[in-house]
Amino acid sequence: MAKLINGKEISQQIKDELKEKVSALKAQGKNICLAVIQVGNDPASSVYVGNKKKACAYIGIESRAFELPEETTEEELLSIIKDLNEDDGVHGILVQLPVPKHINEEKIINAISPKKDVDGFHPESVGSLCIGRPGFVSCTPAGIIQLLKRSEIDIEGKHCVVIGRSNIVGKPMALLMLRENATVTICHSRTKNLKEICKEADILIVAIGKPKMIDASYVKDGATVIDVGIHRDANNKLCGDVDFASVEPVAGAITPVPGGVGPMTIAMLMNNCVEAAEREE
Ligand SMILES: Nc1nc(=O)c2c([nH]1)NC[C@@H]1CN(c3ccc(C(=O)N[C@@H](CCC(=O)O)C(=O)O)cc3)C=[N+]21
Ligand SMILES: [Mg+2]
Repeated sequence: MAKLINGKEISQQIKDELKEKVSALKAQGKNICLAVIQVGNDPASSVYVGNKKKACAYIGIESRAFELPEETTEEELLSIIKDLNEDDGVHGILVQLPVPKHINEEKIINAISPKKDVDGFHPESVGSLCIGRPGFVSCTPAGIIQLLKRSEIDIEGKHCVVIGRSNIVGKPMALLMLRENATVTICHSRTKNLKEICKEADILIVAIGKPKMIDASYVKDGATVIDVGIHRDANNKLCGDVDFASVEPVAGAITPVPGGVGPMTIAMLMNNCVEAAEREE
């Protein structure tokens, strides 16, 4: 029986800590503002964006919402970002991904000022993480570090296997685990012997994007398993990349979906907004 790593509870803790910080900042006359931009109305994006706005309201951060039509041009979006970069009243800028196909995602990410890059997606933010300088860290990997630390799971010296090498999750995750002195292996779609490598992990972080792909046969007895995936199964129920029912009996600790990594992503976004405002001086 694995210990359940409760992301909902831990994210609530973090939001309560931030709420106190924000009221202290307010008492000094400082109001924090996050600009949230959604282009089009993909239903999953609307859920996530809605959760972000709710978290802002709870903590006391102002959210300035931009709900732009699907047909918005790249130039229009870039022009809004430019205005927000120059607006001293705005501390963080978030463009919900994915953007429609006619808009170049990379151009959008590059346009956001690194000072306001609360997603941590800008090349300067990623570079800073890589060389150990201060900068914003991508929210999902940062949230996973908090999950581990606040669940008192040791990282130092452990073998951490990350499955997935995306710029927003896999790569920054590996860098963060390295910073915490883990021994890190990154696996991906071309990895040979995936199962054998996963079986050696003390901490297995799964971000492959395939529903319930990782079952008990990939997991060492007592390992910690972190599930980054989020999908809907045949019964329209949320599930992750990990087959929870299969893995839970062998793992030492495991995150559920929902209520695991997802809420932590939002808590860390809030954390980055507060940091952006604090760093301003
Ligand atoms: N610029 C940008 N920044 C992001 O951080 C970003 C993004 N684009 N695009 C999409 C991904 C995905 N993401 C999630 C946020 C919250 C939950 C979340 O709250 N999950 C809940 C369940 C939500 C539900 O009911 O569907 C949970 O796991 O318990 C999930 C996924 C942020 N992302
Ligand atoms: Mg994020």
